[in-house]
Amino acid sequence: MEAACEAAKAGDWEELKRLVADGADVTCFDGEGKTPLMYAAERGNAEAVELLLRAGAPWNALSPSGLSAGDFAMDSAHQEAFDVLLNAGIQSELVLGAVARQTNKNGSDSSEDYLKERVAFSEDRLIDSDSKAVMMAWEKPLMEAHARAICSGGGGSILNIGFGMGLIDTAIQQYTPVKHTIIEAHPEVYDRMLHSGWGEKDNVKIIFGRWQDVLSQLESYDGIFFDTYGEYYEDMREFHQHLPVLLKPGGTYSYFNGLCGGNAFFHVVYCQLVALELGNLGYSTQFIPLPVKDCLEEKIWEGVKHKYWQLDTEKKQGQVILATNKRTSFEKKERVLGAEKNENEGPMWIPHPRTGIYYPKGQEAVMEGVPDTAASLRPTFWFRALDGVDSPRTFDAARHDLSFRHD
Ligand SMILES: C[S@@+](CC[C@H](N)C(=O)[O-])C[C@H]1O[C@@H](n2cnc3c(N)ncnc32)[C@H](O)[C@@H]1O
Repeated sequence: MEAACEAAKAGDWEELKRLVADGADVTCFDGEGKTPLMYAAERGNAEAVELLLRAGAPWNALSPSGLSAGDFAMDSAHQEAFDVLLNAGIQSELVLGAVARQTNKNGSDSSEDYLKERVAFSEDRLIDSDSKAVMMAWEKPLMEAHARAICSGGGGSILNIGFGMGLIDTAIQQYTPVKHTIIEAHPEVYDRMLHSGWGEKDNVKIIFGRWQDVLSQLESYDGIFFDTYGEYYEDMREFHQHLPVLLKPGGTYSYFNGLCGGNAFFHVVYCQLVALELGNLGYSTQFIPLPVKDCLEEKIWEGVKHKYWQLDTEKKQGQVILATNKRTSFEKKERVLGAEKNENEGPMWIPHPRTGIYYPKGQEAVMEGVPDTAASLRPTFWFRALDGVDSPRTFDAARHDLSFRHD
C-alpha cells in the first residue's frame, strides 16, 4: 500500500516508475504522514513529480505539519519541481473555479449574512458576531503600503471598497487625493464612519451599500483598493471584471491579499492565479513582499476564532499586489498535467485546443472561463522586494482551505 511512498522516500525512481506503471496507489501517506509526491518534491525530482501528478497524486495533500508537496519543493529550493507543482495547482484551481461558476448560477450572496449581523469595535479590532476578525490593527503597516501603492500616481481620484477600521482610508488621506470615494456595506460600520467625521471631509464621498449594488454610481479612478469581508475569491474575481471600466489607464489597483494565509505554497498558487486572471484582462501584476511580524504572536489573536494570516513573510513572499494598466505578454509553454488514460475506454482527459490544458472528456463547458495563458508558467518574480515599500497587508483566508487529507 505504501510501496510508492517507500520508493519515493528512498529516491528509487526506477522502482517508483515501475510501481506507477503497475497501478500502485500514489495517494498514499506513509507513517510520517507524507506522500510520494512530497518526497519527490523534497528531493527535487521534477520528472517524478510530473509522473506522480499524471498518475493522480493530489498536489494539495498536507503533511501533519501542514506542508504540501509545493512547500517541500520551495523549502528545498527545487525550482523545477516547484514550477511543475505550481502549474498543477493553478490549472486545478482554474478548472475547479470554472466548474464552480458553471454549477452555481445563483451568483454570490456570500456577504449577505454578515451584513445582517452585529459587529463589535475595539481599539485593535473589528469583530463579527461569530468572533471572527473583520479587521485587525496589526494590518496598519499593510494598509499604509497599499495606500502608498494606489496613490503612487499623485493621489488623484481614489476608490476604496470596505472601510473596516478606516486604516487604509486614514492612510489615503495623507496623500490628499482630489477625490476619495469609500464604499461600505455594513450599517454599523457606516454609522461609525459618520460619527467619526468621515462624512464631513471635503474630498471624501461615502457610498453606502454593497459594491455589487452601487456600481452604477462609480466613475473611473487613478487608484483602487479592494478589501471586503465575508466574501469569497469568486466575489473578488467578479470585481476584477469591472476593472477595465473602473481603473483609469496607468492607474493602480491593489487588494488585501490574504488568500490561503495558512499555507505558503497555496498562497503562491493564488497569487499566480490572480496574476493570470488579471493578465487576461490586460493588466500586469507585481507582488511586493512585506514582512508581517506582529500577527505571528499568539496574544494578537486572543478571542479571535480564526487566525487568517500565519505566514512569516520575512521568510516567505509577501502579500501586496499591484496591477497597472499595461498590456502584458505571456510566453506559451506546452506543458500539460493531469492526463490520464484508461486503455479500455479511450482517453478520459483530453487536451483543450485553446489552452492546451487537459480536461475531462465531455466536459468542454468547464474550460469556457479559462484564460488562453493558463498553461503557461510565469517566472516566480514575487521573491523580490521593491525599493520604497517597507510594510505589508492581506484577506480572509478561512474559506481558502485547499487541502486534501487522506482519511
Ligand atoms: C476587512 S474590512 C476593511 C478594512 C479596511 N481596509 C481598513 O483599512 O480598515 C472589510 C470591510 O468591507 C465591508 N464589506 C463587506 N462586504 C462588502 C461589500 N459587498 N461591499 C462593500 N463593503 C463590504 C465590511 O463591512 C468591512 O467594513
